[in-house]
Amino acid sequence: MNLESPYLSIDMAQETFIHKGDFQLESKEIIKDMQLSFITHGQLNAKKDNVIWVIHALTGDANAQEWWSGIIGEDKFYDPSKYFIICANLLGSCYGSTQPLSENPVTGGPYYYDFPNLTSRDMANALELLRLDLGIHQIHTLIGGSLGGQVGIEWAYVLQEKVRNTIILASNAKTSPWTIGFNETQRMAIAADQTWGKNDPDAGKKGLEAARAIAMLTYRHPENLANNQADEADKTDGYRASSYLRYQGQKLAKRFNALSYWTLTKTMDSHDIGRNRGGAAFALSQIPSRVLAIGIDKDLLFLKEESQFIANHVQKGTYREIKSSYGHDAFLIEYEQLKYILSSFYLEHNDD
Ligand SMILES: CC(=O)SCCNC(=O)CCNC(=O)[C@H](O)C(C)(C)COP(=O)(O)OP(=O)(O)OC[C@H]1O[C@@H](n2cnc3c(N)ncnc32)[C@H](O)[C@@H]1OP(=O)(O)O
Ligand SMILES: N[C@@H](CCO)C(=O)O
Repeated sequence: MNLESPYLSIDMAQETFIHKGDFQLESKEIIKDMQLSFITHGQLNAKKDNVIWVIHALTGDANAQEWWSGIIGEDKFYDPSKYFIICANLLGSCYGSTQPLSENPVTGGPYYYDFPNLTSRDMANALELLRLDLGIHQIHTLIGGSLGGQVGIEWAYVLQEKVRNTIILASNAKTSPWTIGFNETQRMAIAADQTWGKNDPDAGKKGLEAARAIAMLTYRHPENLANNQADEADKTDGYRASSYLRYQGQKLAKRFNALSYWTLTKTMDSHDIGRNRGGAAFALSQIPSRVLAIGIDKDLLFLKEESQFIANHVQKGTYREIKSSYGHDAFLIEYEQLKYILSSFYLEHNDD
């Protein structure tokens, strides 16, 4: 596929990119015929300089207009009538890209537990292949949060001058032991499910529910639960916080699989932009694009200091902060603050 394809005249399109042949991972393992599902909104302009590339978080998908509805869409901050907006489902995720339930060419059945470990660098390299295939030479803005921010900062390193603005929300340059610890507790919950280890697409489903419940506590701040899940006086059981977390667990388990969740949390653990590049600070200093790092004051998972670290070490860094008792998930929720931060950033740099 290339930019002369007829589908580009359509405002919104879902496509699948297949990289025929070998895709070599950082581990040297190979994924054959690697596949990425992606969605585009809008059209590339004549100067081919209006590309907004969005990278989703841990359980997101390519439909950025849906999960970031306050930021992307007609009359929204990133409007497809002005920009060519693209978002691809990350490699390893279960929304159309190659993942543990995809066919393993060696066995002819799903990979299941033989799916290789992926790094954020592998995910960035996969996006780079898609960019080349689409013939996109210049990215106006690359934007992603959390795991999407980790892949984004990795890709900004690879893209060099091919990206003008890199916007990283609630993320970091190297995953902290704290975050690795939380991911491990979640994988322990999955592994404790007796179905885990079976070659079954539903393996680990109950464990995934528990994993999401644990994760939710890292995506929220105690203040948020105090505001939204407080009980009436004198209760001794049946708390709202309990049903809230159970509900959130069930909600994710209905739409996600435990194998992908395992893969993506392992990817997050191994994220380190400085690996074999002289450390995180040095690697960041090699990124020439403008970088806006947005932290969240009450993020308990990716601390705001981790965003500040990015802004302080890239060549052209800016740090801005969302104030929110939502905690980590604020980047998916606090649209008004986010729009203000984004518009000020483009204004400051006389960019549109
Ligand atoms: C195909 C796809 O869906 S993938 C794309 C969607 N997901 C993503 O991209 C991932 C990023 N998005 C997210 O993580 C989330 O959607 C967020 C952070 C944006 C918002 O989270 P939410 O779960 O909607 O918000 P919140 O924490 O307020 O919970 C509200 C839900 O909990 C339920 N709830 C609230 N309190 C309780 C309680 N005490 N007991 C039981 N349920 C409760 C609400 O009824 C509501 O249910 P609903 O989601 O079915 O409407
Ligand atoms: N709510 C986000 C959390 C990770 O940033 C998700 O489910 O992807």
